[in-house]
Amino acid sequence: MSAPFFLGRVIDTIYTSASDTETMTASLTSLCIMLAGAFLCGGAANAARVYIMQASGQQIVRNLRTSLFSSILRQEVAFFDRNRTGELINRLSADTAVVGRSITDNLSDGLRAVAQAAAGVSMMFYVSPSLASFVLLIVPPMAALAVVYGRYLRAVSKRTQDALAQATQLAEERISNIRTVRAFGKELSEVDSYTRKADRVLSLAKQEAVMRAGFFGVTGLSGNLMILSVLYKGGLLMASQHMTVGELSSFLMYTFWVGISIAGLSSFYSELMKGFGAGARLWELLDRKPEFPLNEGHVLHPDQLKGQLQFCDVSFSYPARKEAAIFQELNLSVPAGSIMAVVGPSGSGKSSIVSLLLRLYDPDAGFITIDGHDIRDLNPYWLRSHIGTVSQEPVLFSCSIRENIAYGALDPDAVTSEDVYRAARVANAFDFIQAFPKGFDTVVGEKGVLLSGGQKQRIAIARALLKNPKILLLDEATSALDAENEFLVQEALERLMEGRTVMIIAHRLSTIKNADAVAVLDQRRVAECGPPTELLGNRQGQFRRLMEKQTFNRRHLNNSN
Ligand SMILES: Nc1ncnc2c1ncn2[C@@H]1O[C@H](COP(=O)(O)OP(=O)(O)OP(=O)(O)O)[C@@H](O)[C@H]1O
Repeated sequence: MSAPFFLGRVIDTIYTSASDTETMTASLTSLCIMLAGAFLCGGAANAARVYIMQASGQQIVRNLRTSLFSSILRQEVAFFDRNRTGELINRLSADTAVVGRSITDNLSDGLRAVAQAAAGVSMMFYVSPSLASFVLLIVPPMAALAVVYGRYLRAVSKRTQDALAQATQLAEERISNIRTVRAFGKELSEVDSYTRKADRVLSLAKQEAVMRAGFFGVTGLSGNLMILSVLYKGGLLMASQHMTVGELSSFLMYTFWVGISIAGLSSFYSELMKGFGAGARLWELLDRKPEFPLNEGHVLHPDQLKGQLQFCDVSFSYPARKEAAIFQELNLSVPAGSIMAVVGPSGSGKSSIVSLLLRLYDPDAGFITIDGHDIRDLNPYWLRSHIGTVSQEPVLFSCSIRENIAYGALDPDAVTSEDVYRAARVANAFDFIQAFPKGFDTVVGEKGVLLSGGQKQRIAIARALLKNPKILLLDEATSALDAENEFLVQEALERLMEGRTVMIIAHRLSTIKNADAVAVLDQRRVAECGPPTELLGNRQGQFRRLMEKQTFNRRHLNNSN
């Protein structure tokens, strides 16, 4: 910052003491030493600034990402019905990156530009107040232009990030379902769809580029006008002996300096506005309070938990489709330690029963109890820790089989290899896992794609066994497994069900016949409920008719009669 000032002094020293070589050399030497010192301090300060800003900026981005991820995972399930995965991923990666860039790369350069401009302007006033006042007349119109430009850029940036989120959503969905895309031969049309989304991003980026080009053109022009006015007005002041040649040189250098700082400031301002635009959705997500808490409420002592389930006058519709009632005053009671098979036509709400018990959604009216306690009064985290689930299409994570099984435990780190092996043995999974070259360390691929349906189910059963829940919610697979797999899965399920309260969405007559009771869902309520043999005996009953309709069970039905 002091360089132009000293340079001005050097020029004046040479100018005024040109006749006295000795004095000139001494003054020149001391001035140059001071100048070298100033350069050294400037360099060190610059390096420190870059490091501090980069490191703290990256820390901010990391904190932003982890807070956002935590906020997303805490949201209620209905939130994920409305917000698509790809869009959320985009917020987490691209939006945080833009905000991060506006902090890391930009803020340090921006602050430097602000400091340089402020110091430059002060020095201009110090060297020549009248010339400085004249030159800086250009600032107010420039500031007004910057405000208009900033608003526009913020809006465009928000739209760009939204368009990018849509493109990411499409890419994420198609890549994760590549088998379906391939089976339908839709690669080329999917590329076209993605290109259209990418074109939308491009068109917004071009709008931004036009605005940016205009703004930078105007700021560049105004910088040059400043220099021109310094030359003109400064020349006049020098001619009238109100300024020395050294002062004019210093002033000119400060003007250059301020001009460069203003260019830096424009870029800083642009990036900052982009950051604000991209950040708008981030702040919304970060501030969003989930509709129900994750870890608040009443906790029962494990010995108190018997596992009796009751649905009392439950009415329910999904938040995303409020107009379509799924249940209306549904009543159902499952005694502790019994097996209740739930059957019903497709879409009658069998899976919705499971979602309500897990408290993924709350009923609109009525209530659900466990051992007489309304589940809304219980701590959801505690509640879910006592409920095990095995779904039709069990979801495994892209890590080792060992980690997937241990995922069921409340504290996976405390699970020993022996615990995992024991669960795998009971689930009839041990032998096939051991047959893999890497055994329990085999990585199963995204969503477990490297395993067969029966293998995935047995791993999911082992995972549920490790959880050792009091209540078990099972969704029996509709797709037929081969005879051997079928037997192994069935045997594992029977072992898993022992000593627990079980609600099973049943598709096989063998499962239904082994249940203590069957609930038939139809027309938004329980149409029939009772022991399976009793219901099967009633030829006019809903259950009997449903079983007769299900062709895949007809063979069993005939055999059973
Ligand atoms: N998240 C959701 N948002 C809105 N509607 C939903 C949602 N999940 C399910 N539904 C609707 O709720 C109804 C009941 O669905 P559910 O999955 O509980 O039926 P189901 O009896 O298990 O069907 P299936 O036997 O075919 O699996 C269906 O009409 C379905 O379209």
